Amino acid sequence: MYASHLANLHRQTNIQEPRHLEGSIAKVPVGMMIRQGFQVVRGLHRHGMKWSGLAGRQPINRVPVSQSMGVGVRVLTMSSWPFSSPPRDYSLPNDSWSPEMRNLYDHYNALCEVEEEGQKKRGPWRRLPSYNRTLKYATGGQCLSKVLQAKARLFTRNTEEPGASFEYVVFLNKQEKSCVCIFQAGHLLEGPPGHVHGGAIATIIDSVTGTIATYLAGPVMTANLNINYRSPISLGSVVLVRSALEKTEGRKTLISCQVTSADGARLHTEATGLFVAINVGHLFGT
Ligand SMILES: CCCCCCCCCCCCCCCC(=O)SCCNC(=O)CCNC(=O)[C@H](O)C(C)(C)COP(=O)(O)OP(=O)(O)OC[C@H]1O[C@@H](n2cnc3c(N)ncnc32)[C@H](O)[C@@H]1OP(=O)(O)O
Repeated sequence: MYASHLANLHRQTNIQEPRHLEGSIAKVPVGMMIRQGFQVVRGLHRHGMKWSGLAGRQPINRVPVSQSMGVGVRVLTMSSWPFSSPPRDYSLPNDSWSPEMRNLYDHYNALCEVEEEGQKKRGPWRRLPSYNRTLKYATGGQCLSKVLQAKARLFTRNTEEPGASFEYVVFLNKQEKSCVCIFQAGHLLEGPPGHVHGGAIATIIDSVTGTIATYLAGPVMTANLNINYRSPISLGSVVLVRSALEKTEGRKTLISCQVTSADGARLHTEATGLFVAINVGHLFGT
């Protein structure tokens, strides 16, 4: 129902645009955009839908989930729009990745689920796609940004220059309820000379812990981040950000996190994050 509502929305408003016009609002009257933005959010809210970027671009599929949270939410995954270009997945390798980053990516990629002779062999790891709008996780990367704050970009994906700021890819281990992020810190993230800014480290920790909390509990917001910086991270280096579920308690999900050197020998940062499950309407005052 929600999918057909969105498909109608797109047909009615003709909001499909070539990629280079992404972010443009010229074609859609502002009043209509606001109205439709609220319709989208109300739709999500009313149907108790939970976003699932993990499913990527798959047919619509609703299944009961989140027993751990004790709430009756359903997963919404959405088929790809037939009328737009493929979305950019920011967590795929690009030329700015160092050989070390590429090797680590290849290592975890080799441990991911694969399809052989038509059979899906489920490996414990799964690479998560990454987009430049959080809303795109609801659609497997397709663009809802025409209707809600068109110029907004996910903080960690807000530059088009590969390697300049956050280069990262997250692999999720469903069995262990943990994930590992391979993170290469670009030159725009300088804090102390030659080293990564503490706020940038907090940002990647928030993103990684927030991602696994979202996977486990649906839409959440960070309520508390507790960070201990143990040793500085050199600009341009590659580190591992490992996160795992510590516990869930009602609407609360507690996630632990360690940032280490790529070989695991040096601890850079330790953190915990508390995430509270929200209704999407919480973000829009409904
Ligand atoms: C499918 C997935 C694929 C992956 C797909 C990923 C997509 C995505 C990727 C990007 C990932 C980015 C991740 C960034 C995430 C942000 O950066 S979020 C932005 C920063 N955070 C905020 O702005 C939050 C601001 N705060 C708030 O809105 C509200 O305070 C909150 C957090 C929603 C909680 O408010 P509330 O809903 O009214 O809940 P409230 O009743 O106050 O508290 C509920 C419980 O939590 C406790 N609590 C609340 N706050 C605290 C606190 N600070 N300390 C301790 N306890 C607390 C309360 O004591 C209460 O406990 P109990 O009494 O139930 O035991």
